[in-house]
Amino acid sequence: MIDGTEGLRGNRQADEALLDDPAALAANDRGGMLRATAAAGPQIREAMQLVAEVDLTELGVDGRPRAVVVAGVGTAARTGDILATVAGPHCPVPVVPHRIAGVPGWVGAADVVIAVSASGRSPEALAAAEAAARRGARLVAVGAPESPLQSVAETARAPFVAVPRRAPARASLWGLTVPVLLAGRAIGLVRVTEADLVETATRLDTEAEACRESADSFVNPAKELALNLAGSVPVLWGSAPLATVAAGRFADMLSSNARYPAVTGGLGEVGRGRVGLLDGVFGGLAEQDRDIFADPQPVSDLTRLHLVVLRDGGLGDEDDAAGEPYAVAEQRAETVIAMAHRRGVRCTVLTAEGGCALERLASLTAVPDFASIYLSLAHGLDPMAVPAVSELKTALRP
Ligand SMILES: O=P(O)(O)OC[C@H]1O[C@@H](O)[C@@H](O)[C@@H](O)[C@@H]1O
Repeated sequence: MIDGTEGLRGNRQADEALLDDPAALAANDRGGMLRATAAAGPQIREAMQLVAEVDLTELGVDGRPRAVVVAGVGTAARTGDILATVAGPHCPVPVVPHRIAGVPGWVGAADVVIAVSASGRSPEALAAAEAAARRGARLVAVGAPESPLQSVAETARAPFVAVPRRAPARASLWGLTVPVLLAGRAIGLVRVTEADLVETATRLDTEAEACRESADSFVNPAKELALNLAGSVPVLWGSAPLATVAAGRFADMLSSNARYPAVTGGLGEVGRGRVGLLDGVFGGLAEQDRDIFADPQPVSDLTRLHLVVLRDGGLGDEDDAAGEPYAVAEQRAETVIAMAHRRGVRCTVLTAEGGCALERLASLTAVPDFASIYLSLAHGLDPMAVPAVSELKTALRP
């Protein structure tokens, strides 16, 4: 008898019928994760307004900082990865995502700390904001209104962007990301325009429409991806830095929403080791008996990999002075996809679209976000409630 079985509901096998049955979708998605995820575009527009009400200019008044620390955990921390990646290899100062309580030992008056917490309550973000204030670092905080994080920011006389909490943190990525990026802009790290944000919001609206629950599996890219991943071990590899951030985000969503394991990474690094998975017991060895031209579906019930390559070919305006050229990354992606095909390992390719880094990121996160929810729902799980997270929090409560 396993104790703590609250989360052990749902079906071992994914059931496609559950995805095209409105009553089943409503019954399993009790908390409304699909609805919350479809609000990504509106979150961006709302966050733009919220930031406009806060004076961030003081972040830049003392000139360029020595470093920027983005402190928080989970989705809040992912905003630091996004800032670092959108700032790109030409960024004049280090952007350091920090996922544990407090701030790194070297942080002092020359640095900026951006403390992020959707609830405004995570001990990690709170400890970071307090430490930043103590050490005289420039601080900005992002999180729920009327929260402990707001109190810490106010006590420190630091700007606070109050992002209303309407969904779990992981469904609030865009509402948290916009203030972090605009804080980065105030410091002179990123060139994000209002038009970039508006276009990103429009992209997210369009993707949400395509992934809506009333669109059946054969026309819905997220339901299709969910069903492709069902029963497999997802392997999520990004071709370039922005795509690798999207791969990490996808892994977060698969584990919390669908409770699936995932292997994730950037192809540059993966190519030196993890690419070996393609040859292993869950890779080519599991596919040996499959005629890859005749059998779109697995012929046996062996657990197998499903490779998802997230590709970003860049905007074509980068010079080669910093970072890896996109042409090299693209060639590596082509080669790995061909290697997967030769081994019979099933592979899905998602390709970034859009005219700015942020929109390209959105184009790589939107369908995967929905797919993770549909995968959960196909197994009869509630994507919103993650009992293991609650159980752990309860067990560790002082
Ligand atoms: O953003 P806050 O509220 O600090 O939460 C940080 C993280 O907490 C965890 O327990 C989960 O709920 C994550 O989804 C979340 O991103």
